[in-house]
Amino acid sequence: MTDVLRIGVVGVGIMGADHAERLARRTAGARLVAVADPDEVRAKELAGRFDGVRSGGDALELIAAEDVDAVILASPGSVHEEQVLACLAAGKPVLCEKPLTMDSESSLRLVQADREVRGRLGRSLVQVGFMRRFDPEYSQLRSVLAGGTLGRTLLLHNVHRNASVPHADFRSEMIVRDSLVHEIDVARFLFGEEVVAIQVMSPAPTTHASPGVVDPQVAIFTMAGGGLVTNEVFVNSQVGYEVRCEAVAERGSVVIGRPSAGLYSATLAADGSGQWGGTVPADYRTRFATAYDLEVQSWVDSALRGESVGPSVWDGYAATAVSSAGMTSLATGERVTVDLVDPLTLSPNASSTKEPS
Ligand SMILES: NC(=O)c1ccc[n+]([C@@H]2O[C@H](COP(=O)([O-])OP(=O)(O)OC[C@H]3O[C@@H](n4cnc5c(N)ncnc54)[C@H](O)[C@@H]3O)[C@@H](O)[C@H]2O)c1
Ligand SMILES: O[C@H]1[C@H](O)[C@@H](O)[C@H](O)[C@@H](O)[C@H]1O
Repeated sequence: MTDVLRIGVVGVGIMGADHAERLARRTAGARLVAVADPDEVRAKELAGRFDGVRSGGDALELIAAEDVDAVILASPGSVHEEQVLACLAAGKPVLCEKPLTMDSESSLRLVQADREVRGRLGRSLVQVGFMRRFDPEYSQLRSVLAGGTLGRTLLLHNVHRNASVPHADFRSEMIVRDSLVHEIDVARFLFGEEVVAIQVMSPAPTTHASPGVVDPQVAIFTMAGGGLVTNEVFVNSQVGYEVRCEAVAERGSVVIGRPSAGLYSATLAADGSGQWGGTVPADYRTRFATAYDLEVQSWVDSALRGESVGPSVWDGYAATAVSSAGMTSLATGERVTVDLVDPLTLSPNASSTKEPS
């Protein structure tokens, strides 16, 4: 066992640059050695911010490099399958940003490939970037619900708002596959059950969305035990990043994601009157800064121990299976049943919903 993990980052847009900073400046036991992006100018500019980090344009070359022990994938979801498979072939731990892939068939292929590796190495190599599981508020909420003092969990109500979309081609489908996928994972994480059905509804869209884009969207999940989850996802809210979750149980409710009292202060309004209020975080990098730090540190620590913890390739697949059903529902407005394979045999028609440990 070594005490330093040499890491390459693939894809250096918003999230890749953020992870590179994290690895280089504040992750114990990690050394950022290489970054790769087809936009080689961007990759070179990022590498130049750190000592001894090289850049290149070829993701597969980085993954195969001898001096790279492990990889963070922050490339678009459409190329994750090929890149995760390359990491598995090279026997290297990979932290793959969400979504694992864009459809359930390709995610299932990754579950199968990782099972083969697990059969040989005795450990999984894939962790999926569902960072909310590492957020102190979400993990505390999970502990409260799992602790049982509130009784059975009945409902979750989620709100997920972005001020604006990262690019103009962020279509209605991306809201399901790229944004709502966080709530899908949160529902599975907090209930400890699979989502069995999803219905996506389309209110009248905001005028701030691109023409034809359904935003906001409201989705309802049905959980395996009969619980319901309501979700508002609104990616052109104009205001800032708001992520809230309220859990309703038999003997009480818990809310997380409310601005802390410290954020609020009395200020002077333009008309001279007193007002109170605080700021809403601009985006996920602020709201989930601690969660990303804990996620990456936990991934590095477990890779150095030769273990795999955190959201698994199955979690990535299960979430993609729900978002795939959500895409059908978005098109039809109907409630759609989630088609999940059996977690033990990976054959169709699941009879059990527990992943083997
Ligand atoms: N966990 C989170 O909260 C969170 C937040 C933002 C983004 N993400 C995820 O991170 C990933 C990247 O998102 P982003 O917002 O940084 O996107 P982005 O568009 O800012 O950056 C993507 C980068 O990938 C590069 N790229 C394109 N094709 C590539 C390829 N084949 N190989 C390597 N790089 C390639 C692009 O040139 C670009 O630099 C996505 O999967 C996204 O869903 C997760
Ligand atoms: O890729 C991003 C990211 O996952 C954010 O956490 C989410 O709030 C955005 O909606 C999504 O576009």
